[in-house]
Amino acid sequence: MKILSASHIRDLDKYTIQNEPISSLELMERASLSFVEWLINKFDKINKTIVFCAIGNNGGDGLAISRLLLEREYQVQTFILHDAKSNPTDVEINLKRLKKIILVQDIYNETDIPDIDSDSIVIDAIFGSGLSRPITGIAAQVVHSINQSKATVVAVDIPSGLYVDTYNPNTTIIEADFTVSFQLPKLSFLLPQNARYVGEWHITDIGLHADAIEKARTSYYYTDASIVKSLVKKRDKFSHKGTFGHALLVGGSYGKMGAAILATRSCLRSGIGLLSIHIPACGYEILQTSAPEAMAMVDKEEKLISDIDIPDLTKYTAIGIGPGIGTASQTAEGFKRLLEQASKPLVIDADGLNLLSEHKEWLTLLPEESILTPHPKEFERLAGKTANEYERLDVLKKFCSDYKVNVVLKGAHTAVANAVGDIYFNSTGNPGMATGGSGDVLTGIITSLVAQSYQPFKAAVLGVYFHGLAGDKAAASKGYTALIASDIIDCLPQAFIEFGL
Ligand SMILES: NC(=O)C1=CN([C@@H]2O[C@H](COP(=O)(O)OP(=O)(O)OC[C@H]3O[C@@H](n4cnc5c(N)ncnc54)[C@H](OP(=O)(O)O)[C@@H]3O)[C@@H](O)[C@H]2O)[C@H](O)CC1
Ligand SMILES: [K+]
Repeated sequence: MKILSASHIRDLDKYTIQNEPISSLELMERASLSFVEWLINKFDKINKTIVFCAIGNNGGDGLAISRLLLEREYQVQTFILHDAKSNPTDVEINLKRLKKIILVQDIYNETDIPDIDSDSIVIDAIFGSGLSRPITGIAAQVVHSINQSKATVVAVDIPSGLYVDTYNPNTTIIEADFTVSFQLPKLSFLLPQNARYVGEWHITDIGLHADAIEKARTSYYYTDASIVKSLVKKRDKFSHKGTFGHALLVGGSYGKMGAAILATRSCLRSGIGLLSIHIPACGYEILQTSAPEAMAMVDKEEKLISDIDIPDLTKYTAIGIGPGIGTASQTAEGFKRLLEQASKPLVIDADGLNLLSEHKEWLTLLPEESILTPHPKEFERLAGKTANEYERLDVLKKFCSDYKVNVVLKGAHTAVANAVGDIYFNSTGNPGMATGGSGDVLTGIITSLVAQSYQPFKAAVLGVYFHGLAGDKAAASKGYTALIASDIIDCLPQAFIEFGL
């Protein structure tokens, strides 16, 4: 799915009305109906709904939602906040329609704000994607009352006060439990700093013009199943193990062989043709017993990786390095030599990233299109601190463009960025995956996909998606608390099977 800016959404709205047999009023009705269907489906029992509207189209949705709920015999109280401007026509029409059924109560000042019972559902239809400045005055007081109440809050399209795609310096924002958004996810939903405002979010399809969505230019995407389907390559019956590449993984040190093993096992489970592993000598038996499908090459050092003196690097179709290697000076030397010698993109994780942040001058040695997989702290060490997560996206784009690399910035919606400024936010995964070794599993998957000649950025997008999907399948049987990294590997087959792979 594409993620569009507020102005693109407005254009899309206009284009749909001009090019489809639908009026703006009908579109408002369709959006409102999709919201009501979601709400009724979600809550078995609805005691009372309190709908707060302003006079933009988001408020118009709120008025139509009120009517649709009343028609379904739910108990509804609707409040409207006025300001000096006259209402848009569709809002005016919906207000008239609603006033025929119930008394719509005006809010002009603080005494007009109702008490909000804890067992009610508040529907936030104050401001939507048309928010143009921070919320102040009486609207801010209403937002505070809603936030202070114990009621369940469901936002229409976007929590009032939150911008679609830019940073909110002001914090007068609805803290919704749920957000039901129309057609496309909004950039703000994907940034952890907004989680407390957005709550659990859902998208409903309101039939905005498909061609216009297709043509809309954006650098932000939400990696869903349809994107994944368009990127994956199926195996044909004449393929042989040579078709699926030969990967090299460099990992492990004394006490951290587990990281190398996890990357090895996930690489094997992700379709690799052949896999060689370079490990410290102490890891030889561990590797041969836990992953007999892989070929082991040992370092001259017993407990760590030093030389990475690997003959004929060119025969490997992808190289992954980092899991469990530590940051000893001999390892750093070996890592640097690998950077100098490698001509194909590398996949770099964990201690590989720490070595890069300790030696930033090595960043220019990275082969083009390499993939770095930092979590936010590691990225900060590599690229510097940022004031907020919107600024971090800009820094992420610049970093990728400066060094011509791909970065997988790990998080709840992992962001995969490339050198031309595209960012794909992932849709799979869960909090149970925040566990030791999860990152090593991801390194193995991505290395495997690069080795199978997926273009590195696509390999990263797909790798992140399948890693999350396998994690979701693992969580379905193990739960979040008990989930460990090996469970993710065990569920990779199911994740690939789901896409016919
Ligand atoms: N996506 C779609 O195709 C559809 C969306 N729908 C709904 O429409 C809203 C967007 O509606 P819009 O009218 O553009 O915007 P809002 O309802 O968010 O409100 C804009 C009005 O509020 C004024 N405004 C903006 N910020 C503030 C503020 N901080 N304080 C007071 N007033 C504010 C703004 O005035 P300006 O001065 O900026 O002009 C507008 O008057 C979308 O979110 C959906 O809910 C359709 O119903 C279906 C199709
Ligand atoms: K809203």
